[in-house]
Amino acid sequence: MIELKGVTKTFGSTIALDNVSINIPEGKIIGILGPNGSGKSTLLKMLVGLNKPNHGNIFINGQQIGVQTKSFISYLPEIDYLYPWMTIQQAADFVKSFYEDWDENKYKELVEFLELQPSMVIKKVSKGMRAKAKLLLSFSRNAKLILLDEPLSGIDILTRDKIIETIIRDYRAGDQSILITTHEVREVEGILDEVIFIRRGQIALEGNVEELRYQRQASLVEIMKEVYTHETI
Ligand SMILES: Nc1ncnc2c1ncn2[C@@H]1O[C@H](COP(=O)(O)OP(=O)(O)OP(=O)(O)O)[C@@H](O)[C@H]1O
Repeated sequence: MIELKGVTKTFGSTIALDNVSINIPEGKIIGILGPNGSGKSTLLKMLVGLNKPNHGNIFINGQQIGVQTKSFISYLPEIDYLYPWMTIQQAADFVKSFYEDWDENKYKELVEFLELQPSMVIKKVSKGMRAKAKLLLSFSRNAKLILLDEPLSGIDILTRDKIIETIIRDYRAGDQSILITTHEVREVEGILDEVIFIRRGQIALEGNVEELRYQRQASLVEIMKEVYTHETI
């Protein structure tokens, strides 16, 4: 589904992604893991056209990044992007107006499931609630590809569990793909089909989680420690 061919992205003298070539299969939940600054967010941003490669090409379903690919991607950025003065309902109405695949029933169900209220004003709710509101907007669409950049970052354990439950709640395996960047490897280990470890802008290891665990007789956390032996995670 996603194909990167010799992709390099630099910011001045910093090489964020270094000649990356990879095929990311369709219909799976894929973890993009790695220490701070390894290039995870840069990779996701390139898939929605926020960052452009200096070299190389990216294809999604055989198409270059553009209006067509953006129509079936739901992207949850790491930053707090919601307008603080809006209510959750106003934020939802705003997002809804951009996308044909908005699913009002799903939105209503998720509001309940996430214990949110449409009348809540974004600036008045806690960080965890804002994280849940971002997730609500991303998952109220029937998008074919969902990109989640650090959805668990800085969130307490109970809210993290709720976010993970939401990710897998309506997930249509085989038909939908979810890419998730995170440092919370323990928490996501159970839901990942595939994993891509990034180290200093390069792919350090990738594969099917079950197979990697079986081959190495180790958990994903242990495999990660092995991959990044001399680095701070
Ligand atoms: N807009 C930018 N301008 C300058 N440098 C940038 C920019 N975006 C990313 N970088 C640099 O590119 C490298 C990769 O950054 P990126 O945000 O992709 O890492 P990451 O793996 O997502 O890190 P984290 O886990 O901390 O979010 C880092 O060295 C970062 O400082």
